Amino acid sequence: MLQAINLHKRYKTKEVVRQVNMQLEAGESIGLLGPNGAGKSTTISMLSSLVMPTSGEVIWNSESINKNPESLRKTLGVVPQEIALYPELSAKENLAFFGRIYGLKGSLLSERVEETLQKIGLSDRKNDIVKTFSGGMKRRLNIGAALLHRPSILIMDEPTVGIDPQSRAYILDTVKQLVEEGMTLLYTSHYMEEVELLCDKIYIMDQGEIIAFGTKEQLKSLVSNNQTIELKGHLLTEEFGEVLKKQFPTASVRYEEDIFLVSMPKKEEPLATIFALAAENDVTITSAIIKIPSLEDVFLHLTGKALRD
Ligand SMILES: Nc1ncnc2c1ncn2[C@@H]1O[C@H](COP(=O)(O)OP(=O)(O)OP(=O)(O)O)[C@@H](O)[C@H]1O
Repeated sequence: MLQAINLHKRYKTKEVVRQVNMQLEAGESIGLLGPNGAGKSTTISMLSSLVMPTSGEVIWNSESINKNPESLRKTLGVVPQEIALYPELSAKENLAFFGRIYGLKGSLLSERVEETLQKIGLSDRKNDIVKTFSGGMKRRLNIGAALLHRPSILIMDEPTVGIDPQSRAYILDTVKQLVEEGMTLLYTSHYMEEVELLCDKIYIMDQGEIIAFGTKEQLKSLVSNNQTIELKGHLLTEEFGEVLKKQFPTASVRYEEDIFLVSMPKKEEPLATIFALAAENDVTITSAIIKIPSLEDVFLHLTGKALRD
């Protein structure tokens, strides 16, 4: 129903989106996963007719959106990354403002504002002015602003960035419920666990290009011949990473806070060798766990770098 065909976007000499093909069918929930700067926001801005592609086309119900962007905009709810609210107005007044932009008025507008406040869990704070809200509450209201006209497709650009864990959980629950009620969703994130939770199909994007697409299971099967060993201990340094790479030339090594992750083909049986190399290099390993593949591993496998670099 919504389709991107060979989208490219160039800013001056820099091509920030290249050859993007995507398809979104009614009722599907699609994730667009990629690190910061991958080109996710630019892609969804083109899909929502907010940014013109340098070349390529967006097709909505068999018609190019260039011809009739209004028909698409009426059915889309777009939640931008930046919060766009009036801090001096109450939650209710903010929603009423956005509702009027969508052409709602009178009792229908009041009804939709109440319905939306309920959906985003802010009914009890509806008369408070927004500048008194926490970051998470502002995000919820930002999501509400995109729901007032009851869109059939919701496009969300990293809606949980920079908020506390409790608000994040609340937002994820709300989005999950919307999907269960039949909302078609396009959700961008650099948190693979959010995309895993909410989305049936996932596009992985890096450096302006879609590098993989499939269900979680299909994507994970790309790395099923791989294993990731999670090491904790003392003096697990880059030098030790180099020692491991020398011993296991097919391995890739990365850090996540104090955890050291080594990925390599399953056919290797590396633990005894890793412990021996650790002893030789005065490294103490306190725990070693072989992990089940995640989308993070898929990304590492495809690009050679961590999703959260
Ligand atoms: N208006 C613009 N002019 C010039 N460069 C731009 C513009 N908009 C985006 N870019 C560049 O395009 C690249 C992709 O940006 P985009 O915001 O689409 O990525 P993203 O995956 O959404 O990342 P983030 O999560 O950081 O927003 C970045 O290098 C960015 O600096």
